[in-house]
Amino acid sequence: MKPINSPVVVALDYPDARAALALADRIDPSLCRLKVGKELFTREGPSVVRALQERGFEVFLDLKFHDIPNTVASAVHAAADLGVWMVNVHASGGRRMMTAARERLAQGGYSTLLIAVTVLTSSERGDLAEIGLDIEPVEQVRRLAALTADCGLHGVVCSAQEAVMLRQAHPKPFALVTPGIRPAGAAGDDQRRIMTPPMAIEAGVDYLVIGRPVTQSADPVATLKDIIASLPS
Ligand SMILES: O=c1ccn([C@@H]2O[C@H](COP(=O)(O)O)[C@@H](O)[C@H]2O)c(=O)[nH]1
Repeated sequence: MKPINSPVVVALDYPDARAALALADRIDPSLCRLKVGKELFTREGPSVVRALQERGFEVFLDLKFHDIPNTVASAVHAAADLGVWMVNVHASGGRRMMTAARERLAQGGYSTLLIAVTVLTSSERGDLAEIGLDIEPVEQVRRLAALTADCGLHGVVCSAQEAVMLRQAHPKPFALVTPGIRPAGAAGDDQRRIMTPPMAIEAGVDYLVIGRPVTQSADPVATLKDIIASLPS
């Protein structure tokens, strides 16, 4: 497998393996990592992850586990057995849940990175208020990132808008993984807390998760290469 220095993670939010692998087959694995999320995994299961790994890609399994501690620990264990590069849970599942997941990976000696989602990048203040959180997203991100770090996980999913604040509180190698990335002028879609790729890197983000701007582009490979070329070195 070639070393991957790229911070880009392409979200393969496709309806089936055929479409996902068609894009994967046009990309050199040194250009990016690939993310398998709920839609593709629910349709295709572990076989699509293995097919991507066989092509040389490191895979982020983005299933955002959120359940009782034993269930989440077992699910994370299953993901690690698949050999994925990264897996995630919801930080709002709490300390005991995150600690159980982290301990299960440590017991097995896995190198899979375990990160936690703070506040979804599609959420804004009004969304939090409706679920009983009378707080700005940035403050909830701050709280949940602190809890995640205290539980010994490898990093968080947040928006790039919170990266400067989080990087001050949590030095590397605590990973900042940011969806909600949009090239200048691109549609925001359902995302609310967004930032352009170069600005996100300048803010201290480690991994840029990019889906529709690439996958729905008329030329996904050219768009991916343009995004990578736009990044500061
Ligand atoms: O807070 C989060 C957590 C995960 N995601 C996932 O990232 C991609 C983003 O796709 P785009 O098409 O670039 O919006 C998608 O798979 C989400 O499930 C997120 O957006 N926000």
